[in-house]
Amino acid sequence: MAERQEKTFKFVIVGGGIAGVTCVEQLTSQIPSGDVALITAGPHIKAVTNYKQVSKTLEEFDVEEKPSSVLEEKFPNLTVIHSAVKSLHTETHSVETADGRVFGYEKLCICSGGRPNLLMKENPYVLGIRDTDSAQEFQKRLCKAKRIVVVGNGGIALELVYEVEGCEVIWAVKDKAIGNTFFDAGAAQFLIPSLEADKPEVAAPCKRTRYTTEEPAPGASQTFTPGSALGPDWHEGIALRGAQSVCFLGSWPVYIQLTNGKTFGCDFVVSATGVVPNTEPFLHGNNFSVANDGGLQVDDHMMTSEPDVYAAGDVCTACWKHSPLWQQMRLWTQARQMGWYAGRCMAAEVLSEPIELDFCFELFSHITKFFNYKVVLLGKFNGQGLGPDQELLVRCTKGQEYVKVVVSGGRMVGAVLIGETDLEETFENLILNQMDLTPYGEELLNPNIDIEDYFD
Ligand SMILES: Cc1cc2nc3c(=O)[nH]c(=O)nc-3n(C[C@H](O)[C@H](O)[C@H](O)COP(=O)(O)OP(=O)(O)OC[C@H]3O[C@@H](n4cnc5c(N)ncnc54)[C@H](O)[C@@H]3O)c2cc1C
Ligand SMILES: NC(=O)C1=CN([C@@H]2O[C@H](COP(=O)(O)OP(=O)(O)OC[C@H]3O[C@@H](n4cnc5c(N)ncnc54)[C@H](OP(=O)(O)O)[C@@H]3O)[C@@H](O)[C@H]2O)C=CC1
Repeated sequence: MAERQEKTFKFVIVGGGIAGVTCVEQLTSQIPSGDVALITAGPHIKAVTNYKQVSKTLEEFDVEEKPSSVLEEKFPNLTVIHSAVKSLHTETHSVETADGRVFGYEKLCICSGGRPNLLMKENPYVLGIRDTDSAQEFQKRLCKAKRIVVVGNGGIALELVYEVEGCEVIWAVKDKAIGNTFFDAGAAQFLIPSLEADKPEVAAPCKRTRYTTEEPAPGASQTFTPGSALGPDWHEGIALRGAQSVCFLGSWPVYIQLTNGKTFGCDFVVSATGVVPNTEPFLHGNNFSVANDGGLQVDDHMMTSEPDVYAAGDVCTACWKHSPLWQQMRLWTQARQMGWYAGRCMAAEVLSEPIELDFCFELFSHITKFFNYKVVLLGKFNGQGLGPDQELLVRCTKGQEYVKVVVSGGRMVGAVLIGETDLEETFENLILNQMDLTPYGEELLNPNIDIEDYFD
């Protein structure tokens, strides 16, 4: 192995997604003299643009796919290697790439993301959506499709059932309400009418969404070559339009049987059933501690259980003692924050500087858009882990806004804000300062009170 080693880098980062690229940016700016290698399987890298800190913890940004030369031009101490890592040898501190090259590292950060947790492996009629290639494949098949079945009830399913036009969409949901990873039943109820309504800009010409409420049948997967995950507004650049006319008789390319006993024929099935961390090439021959969700366990310095190996983004599982108001979700924002913090930790270690867990891990916060509504999630927005010790305050104006506050022991611990509520900053402050809100009771959500003045 040692003879074949081309070069030893001070830092090697694996993965050109948002976690890896942010880590590289952080490292190269903190230690401009240290040589850094970014090894990535895909031809492009993902870069954060138009970054905006909305409040103390809320952030918004766009994500652009760029050629890696953009990074190399910006950081002269960076070398980008386009090949997948095939194996990792933590004892010799080296990685081997698919094209047979071997590189040494002093510190390594694994940012290899995740892949779709496909329901039915190796079934050509079952698609997952993860990266540009899989989104293009989806679009290609959709334009010929008359009916698709979407399985799953998280972020991707929510986006698809709203965005797809000109094709019948059967949405197989095992829960009682839609969007279980983001919403409770109340918020789901608020959003449902948007599915039936015409979209604001272009009216959906032929959208028929049917709901089922049982689990899907087990089955088969699409082969996966890893590229960076898509992100905010991934569907905006591509037409998600089907073949329009529906043929109710005749045969379908594939049939899916659900646990409610119903069978549906369709052109293909989208398995929007979560992600599995991309750990395979790194595990063999090493001693990583792996979490129950399959992620590489990392501590509060983003270190795995192997010496000098860090991990960030979708591939890792945060195993430090979390702040009572934070939880990990495999999101764009957390990939950026973890990549940035991992870079800082690696630099701090080399420079022998102390470093504390970053403030962004104090409070969970996420801004996104579903069904064309702005959605802000804060803290324990669904009362995660609180048990019966929680009280919910809800304010809802149909078609306009849905505001839910989770209160525990008189303190605000979470919130869901749908629509242009303008409450995010005030609520974030109330959650962070853990003020006793008992005296305010339900007045907290009284629309006739300007809550900002109230707490000034
Ligand atoms: C359709 C879709 C929509 C989404 N929408 C949102 C959203 O609106 N908001 C949000 O917050 N999040 C969203 N997400 C989630 C978000 O995209 C991910 O959480 C985030 O991209 C994870 O970043 P990452 O850098 O950890 O991994 P990835 O972006 O998956 O990047 C992993 C990188 O590692 C490389 N790689 C993998 N294996 C190897 C290997 N063996 N050797 C070398 N390189 C390797 C890949 O090529 C890739 O460059 C969405 C995800 C999807 C799929
Ligand atoms: N706007 C945003 O913020 C967006 C974020 N994303 C992120 O991208 C990633 C991928 O999205 P997605 O695939 O939707 O993942 P999610 O984790 O959001 O949702 C997965 C869904 O699939 C369900 N599921 C899991 N296994 C099965 C099964 N065997 N049968 C039926 N249902 C199942 C889950 O239910 P259960 O929870 O009960 O297991 C859950 O409803 C996620 O990390 C997501 O957060 C994606 C799109 C938009």
